Order: sequence, then structure tokens, then C-alpha cells
Amino acid sequence: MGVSKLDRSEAEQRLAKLDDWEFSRDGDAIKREFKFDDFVAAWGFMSRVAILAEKQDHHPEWSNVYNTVEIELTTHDADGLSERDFTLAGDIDALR
Ligand SMILES: C[C@H](O)[C@H](O)[C@H]1CNC2=NC(N)=NC(=O)C2=N1
Repeated sequence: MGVSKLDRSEAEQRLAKLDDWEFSRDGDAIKREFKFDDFVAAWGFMSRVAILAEKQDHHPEWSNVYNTVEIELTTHDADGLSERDFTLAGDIDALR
């Protein structure tokens, strides 16, 4: 089932409900940086995010440098932001 792309104002409404996420890719994605005490803590967080992503069939584009994890979310099937991005972002924040 396709996922529909949100328009800018719909995306802004949803972004306003999240802390510390910002638009990226000219509004086609959202991103946030997470800092941890050390690499093992960062890796544990990434493991938990991976399980969420699998459950939601919605996967992040992300990077890890030692204790820092950068996560960017976009919906490839919609060529932009969809509800799935904001749902996953909210669930990721709830892991903290
Ligand atoms: C076949 C599979 O359901 C699709 O490719 C899913 C997988 N994970 C995904 N993740 C993201 N970020 N966007 C998608 O469009 C997407 N599609």
C-alpha cells in the first residue's frame, strides 16, 4: 500500500510535536543527532532503533561516530516525508 507524501504544512504540524528534530534535504526528510556516554551506549540505541524499524517496515538513513548517532528519516516510496517518518521519530525519542 503506497504511503502518501505530506505537504509542507502537514509536515510542519507534525515536526512541531517532536523535540530536536529538524527538516533536512530541503524539507524531504527530518534529522536529529543523538549523543551517548560512549560507543557501546550508542550501539545499544542503534540496536533498539533497528528493531523498531523492522517492526514498522520503515528504515532510517543513519551514521554513527563513536558516541554520536545521526538519524535522518524520509519515505523512499513517497519521495519525501510521510506519516511513517513522524511515527518512527516519535518512537525513537521514546527510547531515550
Ligand atoms: C518492501 C519494503 O516494505 C519497502 O521497501 C519499505 C522498507 N523500508 C522503508 N523505509 C523508508 N524509510 N522508506 C520506505 O519507503 C521504505 N519502504
